[in-house]
Amino acid sequence: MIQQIYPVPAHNFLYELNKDFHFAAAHYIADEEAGKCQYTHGHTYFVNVTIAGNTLDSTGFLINFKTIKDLIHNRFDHSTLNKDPAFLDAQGDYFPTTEVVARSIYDIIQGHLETLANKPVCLQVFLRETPTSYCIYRPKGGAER
Ligand SMILES: Nc1nc2c(c(=O)[nH]1)N=C([C@H](O)[C@H](O)COP(=O)(O)OP(=O)(O)OP(=O)(O)O)CN2
Ligand SMILES: [Zn+2]
Repeated sequence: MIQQIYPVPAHNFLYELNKDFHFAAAHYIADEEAGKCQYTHGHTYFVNVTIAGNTLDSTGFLINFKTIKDLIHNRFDHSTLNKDPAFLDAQGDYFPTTEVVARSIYDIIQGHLETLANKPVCLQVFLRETPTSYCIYRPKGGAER
């Protein structure tokens, strides 16, 4: 939810930045275990991304808030997630579940951060799929880097 405070692991970075945004997307989980979710349906996903680092860029940003949103929103908003290359592999670990979408958002953002000279890192992605269901993805060792 926008304006919600999210749990974040303790860390020693000087700066911790959080960006909230949302996107609307359709998906289905192609497994009978998913019950009604095996049929195409849609969600408004709420995302909170936590990025940390010790060095600002020449603008005084760890990273521009807009860049974080654009990386994900431009790719997934008003899409069918199952058609995205991140979820095309027909195995359970690649179905666009809340867990896998959260991990994919992390991978996209961290991949971009690694191209930046000031080297911020993504500590976690909080992804709310429904009013009652969310997942937090944290890379192993993230807060110790
Ligand atoms: N571990 C997971 N379980 C389920 C996922 C998932 O991504 N990871 N996804 C679904 C469905 O896609 C669905 O979108 C969400 O399910 P659920 O929370 O059960 O939704 P409801 O609105 O029906 O839940 P209420 O308890 O009525 O609020 C299913 N499981
Ligand atoms: Zn769903």
